[in-house]
Amino acid sequence: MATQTLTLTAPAKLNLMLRILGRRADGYHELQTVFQLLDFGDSLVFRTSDDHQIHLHCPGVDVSPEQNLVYRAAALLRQASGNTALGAHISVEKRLPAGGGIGGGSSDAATTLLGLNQLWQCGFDLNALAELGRQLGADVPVFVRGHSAFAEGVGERLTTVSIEPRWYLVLTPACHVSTATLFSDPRLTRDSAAITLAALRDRRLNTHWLDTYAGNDFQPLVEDLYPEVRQAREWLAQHAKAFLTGTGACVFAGFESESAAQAVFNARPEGWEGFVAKGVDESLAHRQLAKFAATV
Ligand SMILES: C[C@](O)(CO)[C@H](O)COP(=O)(O)OP(=O)(O)OC[C@H]1O[C@@H](n2ccc(N)nc2=O)[C@H](O)[C@@H]1O
Ligand SMILES: Nc1ncnc2c1ncn2[C@@H]1O[C@H](COP(=O)(O)OP(=O)(O)OP(=O)(O)O)[C@@H](O)[C@H]1O
Repeated sequence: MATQTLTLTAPAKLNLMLRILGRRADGYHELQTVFQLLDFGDSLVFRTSDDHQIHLHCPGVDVSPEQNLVYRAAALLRQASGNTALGAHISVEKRLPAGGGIGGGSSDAATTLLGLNQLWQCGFDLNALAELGRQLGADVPVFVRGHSAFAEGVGERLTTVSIEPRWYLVLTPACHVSTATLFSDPRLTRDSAAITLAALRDRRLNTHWLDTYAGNDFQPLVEDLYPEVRQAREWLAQHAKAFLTGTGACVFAGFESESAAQAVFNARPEGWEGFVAKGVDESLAHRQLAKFAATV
C-alpha cells in the first residue's frame, strides 16, 4: 500500500441542554442532550506505516500511549478489520482540554476510526464505525456520525437536528472533572422530565427552542465541587446566558455574531483560557474526509 497522509480536525462539541432521566440497572444513566458541533478542534495527521505497528505522538495528554483513546480506536479498528498487518503513524495536536466536557478524547477516537477506515480501506460504514465507537465511550458515536444531534438512551440514540447557527464563547477553567465520579455522586439529580419528540417538531432547533430547554443537570453539583467553574459561569452570565457543557469543566454562552462573542472573550479576566468558535451542523472531519476521498 502506498504511503498516504490524511489530516482531519476532531471537532469539539457542546451539550446545549442535558437532562438526566434515571439510572439503569447496569449503572449507566438515561439522558437527553443536544450535541452542537463546533468548527474548532484537535488536529490529527494519519499516515500509513509498513511496519505493522501503531505509532502515536500525542503530547499534552496525561495517559500512556496505549490508554490514549486514539491508540485504542486504531487498535479496535485494526482488530475489527481482521488484518493484523495494518500499521499507522498518528500525530495529534491537542487544542481541546481533556476532561473539559467538550469531548476532546471522544472526538479524537471517532476521528481516528474515520481516518484509518479510509486510509486502511477497511470499508466499514458509519453504522459499523459508530458501533465500534460506542465501545470506547458514550460520546464517540455522535462524532462518528458527524452531525449535530439530539441524543437519548445513554447517549447512543441519535436524531439528527439542525441548530440555528451561533457563535460560542467557551471558557476552559483549569480543572479536570471526572465523568465517572460525577455520574456516581449520590447528590446528582436523576429525575428530570423527558422532552417529548413533539418538542423537536421539524428537528430545527432555533434560539427560542434553545432558550426553553437549555440547562444542564450536572451544573449545580459541578459548581459545588469546583468553585472555579461557578466563577467562570457567573462571570460569563453577566454578558449572556451561560451554561456548563457535559460534565464540565467548560462553560459556554451563545452569541449572534463572532464579534459579539470575541468582545466578551477579550474582556475576560487575565489568565483565563478559552476560545470562540462557530456552531456547525456538519463535522469538519466529514467534509475533509469527503474531499480526500474525492482525490484518491
Ligand atoms: C456527559 C456526557 O459527556 C454528555 O455528552 C456523556 O454522557 C459522557 O460520555 P463519555 O465521556 O463518553 O462517557 P464514557 O467514557 O462512556 O463513560 C464514563 C462513565 O460515565 C458514566 N456514564 C456515562 C454515560 C451515561 N449515559 N451514563 C453513565 O453513567 C459511567 O460510569 C461510565 O463509566
Ligand atoms: N486523545 C485523548 N484526548 C483527551 N483525553 C484523552 C485522550 N485519550 C484518553 N484520554 C483520557 O480521557 C479522559 C476524558 O477525555 P474527554 O476529553 O473525552 O472527556 P471530556 O472532555 O470530559 O468530554 P465528555 O465527558 O464530554 O466526553 C481524559 O481525562 C484523558 O485522561
